[in-house]
Amino acid sequence: MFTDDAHTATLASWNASKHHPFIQALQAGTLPLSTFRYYLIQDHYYLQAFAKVHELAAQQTTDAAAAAQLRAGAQSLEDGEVANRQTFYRELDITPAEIAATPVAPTNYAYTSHLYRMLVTAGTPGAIAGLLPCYWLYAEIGAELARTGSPVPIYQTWIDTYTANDYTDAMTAQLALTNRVATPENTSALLAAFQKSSWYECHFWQMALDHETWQL
Ligand SMILES: Cc1ncc(C[n+]2csc(CCO)c2C)c(N)n1
Repeated sequence: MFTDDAHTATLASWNASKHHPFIQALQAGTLPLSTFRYYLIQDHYYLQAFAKVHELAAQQTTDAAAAAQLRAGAQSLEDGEVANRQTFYRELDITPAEIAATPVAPTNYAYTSHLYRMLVTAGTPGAIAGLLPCYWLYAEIGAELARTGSPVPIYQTWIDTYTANDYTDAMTAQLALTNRVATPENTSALLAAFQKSSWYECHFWQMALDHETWQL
């Protein structure tokens, strides 16, 4: 099955994400709030691009069931993560003005550009494979973090987002969709899309720790 092979091929970068200093600090409760704020503001941009790629992929495909699933994925994002984020923004005093005034960071720009690129070069199946690590890796990270939890309530709420049933249902549906659109002809393109997204996921944590900017 495509997703088994993809999981095996990305074990090293998934482990690097799971044990990334950002994740360790979030769990220990030592992650500076300024770093979490940075992550949330950048992730706002990411989530918008993520929803947009779902919508474009749904428009591009002639596979009605895939389009419906992509639109359901975008909806579950709105109902879950995006709704949760409003609470975070309020608690950390992140305003729409601050979000609008913050430039997208290089790694975030590259990751989201990769997702759009997959749509252009590998079609809807390529985009679906590129989007999958986002659902799946966060579910695995959430499940690991949930075992001990975080002493900081806002970090615990973040963890809870990725263990909620609605979220894991969306992830399971996305896994099934990816396997459905994978064919012997597109497997290597889909695997490359999945691997690059996995690499970017790991670098997204580092981007937040570094408060990465375009400054040279
Ligand atoms: C860089 C980055 N990667 C993955 C996620 C997690 N995520 C984003 S959309 C979505 C699907 C349904 O909510 C999931 C799990 C994130 N927030 N930021």
